[in-house]
Amino acid sequence: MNQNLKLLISESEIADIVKQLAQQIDKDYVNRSPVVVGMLKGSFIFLADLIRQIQTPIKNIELFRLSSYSNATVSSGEVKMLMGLSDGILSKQDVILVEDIVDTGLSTSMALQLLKAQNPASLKLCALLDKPARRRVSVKIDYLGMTIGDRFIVGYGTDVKEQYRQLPAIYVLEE
Ligand SMILES: O=P(O)(O)OC[C@H]1O[C@H](OP(=O)(O)OP(=O)(O)O)[C@H](O)[C@@H]1O
Ligand code: HPA
Repeated sequence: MNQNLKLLISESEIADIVKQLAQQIDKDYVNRSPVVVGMLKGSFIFLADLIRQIQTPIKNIELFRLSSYSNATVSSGEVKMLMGLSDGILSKQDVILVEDIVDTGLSTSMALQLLKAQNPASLKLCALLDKPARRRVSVKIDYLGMTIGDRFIVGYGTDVKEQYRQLPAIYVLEE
């Protein structure tokens, strides 16, 4: 691939952000045991790091998969469910949805709707990155790592055409 990557958030900056998010979650979930739901694929590395920083006992970890950027750097606008959650698994639970990035907001808002339909006791959103410039639907982020500008990023689980997920830091893709 003939693409330039420019470092945006280093490994150590990511580690600091993840620790701070885990601390906020620990503070809010005293005497509660949340179910953490990761949205695949993008959040898998963030999720793995975040849960290892959370001290609060986690009741369950669930994963599901939506996709809207099949081969592009612009949202298709159509969010597809590729792997769902078991029925009722979130009922009466304190649920935290973990996202890598909220961009147009379409994926996250659909995910939140799907989770809400299971009647959780509470539902919060933790997102590593927020890109408000391209927002199409409003999304409330309860635990936010960092706001970024209108650039397409890759690394730390995020991809373009499935590439670069393995990079330990976050880069801006300059084509
Ligand atoms: O706010 P949006 O514009 O909806 O974009 C955010 C979503 O897009 C990416 O997922 P993608 O659909 O690329 O699937 P992936 O996680 O498998 O890469 C990312 O992981 C978020 O889930
Ligand atoms: O900037 C991005 N990078 C990778 N995946 C994404 N999904 C939405 N926005 C992005």
